[in-house]
Amino acid sequence: MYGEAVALGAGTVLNALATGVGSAFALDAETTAWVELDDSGVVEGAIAGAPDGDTRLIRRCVERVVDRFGDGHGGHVRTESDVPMAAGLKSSSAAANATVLATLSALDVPVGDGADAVLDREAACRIGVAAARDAGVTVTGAFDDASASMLGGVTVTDNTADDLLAREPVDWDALVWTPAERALSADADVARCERVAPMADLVADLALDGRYAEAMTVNGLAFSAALGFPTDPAVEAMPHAEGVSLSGTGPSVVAVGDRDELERVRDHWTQREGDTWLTTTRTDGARVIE
Ligand SMILES: Nc1ncnc2c1ncn2[C@@H]1O[C@H](COP(=O)(O)OP(=O)(O)O)[C@@H](O)[C@H]1O
Ligand SMILES: O=C(O)C1=C[C@@H](OP(=O)(O)O)[C@@H](O)[C@H](O)C1
Repeated sequence: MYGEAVALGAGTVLNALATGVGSAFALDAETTAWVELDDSGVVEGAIAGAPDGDTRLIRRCVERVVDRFGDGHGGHVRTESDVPMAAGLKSSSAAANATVLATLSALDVPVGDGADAVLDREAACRIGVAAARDAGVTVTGAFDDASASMLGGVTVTDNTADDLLAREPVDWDALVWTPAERALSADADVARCERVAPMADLVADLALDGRYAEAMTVNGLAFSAALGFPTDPAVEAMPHAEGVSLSGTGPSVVAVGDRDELERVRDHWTQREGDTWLTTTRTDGARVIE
């Protein structure tokens, strides 16, 4: 009983830590999960390149799928990822979505919009969100990030009700800067984020109006200030990018817009320590590998 699936990392339009409403867009950065189920009743996990990595999330994803669709199975889950962990680029959502889809595949449960499908990808995504809450790796459940990773494009969600408010395909080039430091979402200063709630409401209005790029720039200024991250990378990008923001609870910064213009931003950002890379948005989302 074997399954394999891929899900995507994402960047932030609106951080949900202020009001519970959030927005994110899928990036071309993939996490793959391999799941092998057996009759042991115990789930073990491993993360490629991180022998001491916290596997609670992916083990809990397997357990939740097995509880609903399996028969007391245990087994083994392993992930391998292009998405740096705890850098604001939604590694947890990508790992959860890939693991949920791989486990469903191992149990031969069809997912999607087809006539034989038992659940659609949005429902599969909610299983990963529940597992993230169980594992304590999230503040709001992060349905914003999880839905972007699972469905592709940009999504706007209300994480207090796991409600999908909007979803649109977006076709942008994106520039990502990831410094070496790491910031676990679960350790974020939520009270500081709540202080910028009026700005978060404005960002939500802009996003629901389809003005995603401007929305993310306002988000970046507000949440960089709230969480104590520098705004210099955003100010360097603003003359060239359509939008730029601190992603999630940081420390990564993502700019979107025209490739030629983003290459000019790259000239600034590569002078900083850390990794800077050009990528694109993705509209296809997560998938099972048959
Ligand atoms: N590739 C992965 N495989 C398994 N678990 C992962 C993976 N990536 C992230 N996680 C889980 O998610 C946690 C990080 O979540 P979080 O702080 O929200 O970072 P991010 O913003 O990248 O989602 C990790 O401590 C780990 O529990
Ligand atoms: O844990 C959470 O509830 C969230 C964490 C943040 O993302 P990161 O995990 O990328 O820091 C934030 O952007 C998101 O809207 C909600």
